[in-house]
Amino acid sequence: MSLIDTPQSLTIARPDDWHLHLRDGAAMASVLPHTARQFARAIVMPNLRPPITTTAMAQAYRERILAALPAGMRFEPLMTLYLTDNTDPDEIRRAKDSGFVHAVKLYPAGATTNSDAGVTDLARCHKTLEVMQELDMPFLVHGEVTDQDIDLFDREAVFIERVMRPLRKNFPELKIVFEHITTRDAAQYVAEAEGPIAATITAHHLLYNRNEIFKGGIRPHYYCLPVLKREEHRLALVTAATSGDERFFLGTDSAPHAIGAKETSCGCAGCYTALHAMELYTEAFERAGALDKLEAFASFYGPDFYELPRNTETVTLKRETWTLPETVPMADAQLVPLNSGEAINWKML
Ligand SMILES: NC(=O)N[C@@H](CC(=O)O)C(=O)O
Ligand SMILES: [Zn+2]
Ligand SMILES: [Zn+2]
Repeated sequence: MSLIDTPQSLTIARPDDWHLHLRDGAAMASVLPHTARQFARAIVMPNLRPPITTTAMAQAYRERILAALPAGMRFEPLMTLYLTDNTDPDEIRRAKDSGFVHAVKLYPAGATTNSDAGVTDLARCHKTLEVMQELDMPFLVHGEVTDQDIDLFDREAVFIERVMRPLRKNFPELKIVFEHITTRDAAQYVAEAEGPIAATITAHHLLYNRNEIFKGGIRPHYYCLPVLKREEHRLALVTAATSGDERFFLGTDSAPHAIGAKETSCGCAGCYTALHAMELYTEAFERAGALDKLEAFASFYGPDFYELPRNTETVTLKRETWTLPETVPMADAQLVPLNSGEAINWKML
């Protein structure tokens, strides 16, 4: 094999994470340096308790993040608002004027972690969505129906028919990000859709299918929402991510939960990848023979969609085997990163 086939290092423009959970308080202070080491900016999810529903709350949260950033690290949190049935259209205007709120997030009520205050029916949000469309405020969508009669593995595909198509018909100019897509259905829908729509893809959905959750026993650290799907869906996501289509870009959905909240009889959904996200994406792109497509996916298409400047600094990933820690501290507890205790083949310098 030639050196060109197996590069020993890879230098790309500094990437950003377009879907991230930072939590708050001491937990946030523990996980923030991991992301700030890997990424220049991140779209910070608003699903706190209570959720970030106003520009004033987003401003205070942003200040807490910046205050927790270790000296010498540079990182820009891009804030989001959590849409509720009652979000005032004027709140969208305040958010737009702030300059630091970059999107509004849809959590269908009951779909995922801290979504109880989410939207029960998008029909209640028409005036607010109209203002978002008018002001070019991106709408980030957790795309799963919550109907318990729908099989868990079908909830994303059903969402496309029941929610996404009508939403885009009613608001054809609304900028939408279909977050953390997990199915061929979603990848195809986004690739073929007309108008301003994109999708984020996590590293874990590029690397694993649903077998991973049940390998030799139940493995809660591979449980996230939307849940990992069949191999055919993973392959479709890899094809989308490595296609060079600017509608698909990086969003880790790194979602820290303390070990006790994961390893229990009813564990929380979420995979923690902030520690080694770029290493995982590099591995996924290398396996697909598409290392040359990584930079645009990780560093160009996201800022282009959000109409933000691309980063001018670079980062280097080296081919080097290292072992992930079993746990990392989070506040006064521990957190188990995805792939804990396993060797990985790339290392971000
Ligand atoms: N992805 C997850 O499994 N969990 C996320 C919520 C989310 O993004 O749906 C979390 O906040 O823990
Ligand atoms: Zn989600
Ligand atoms: Zn998420």
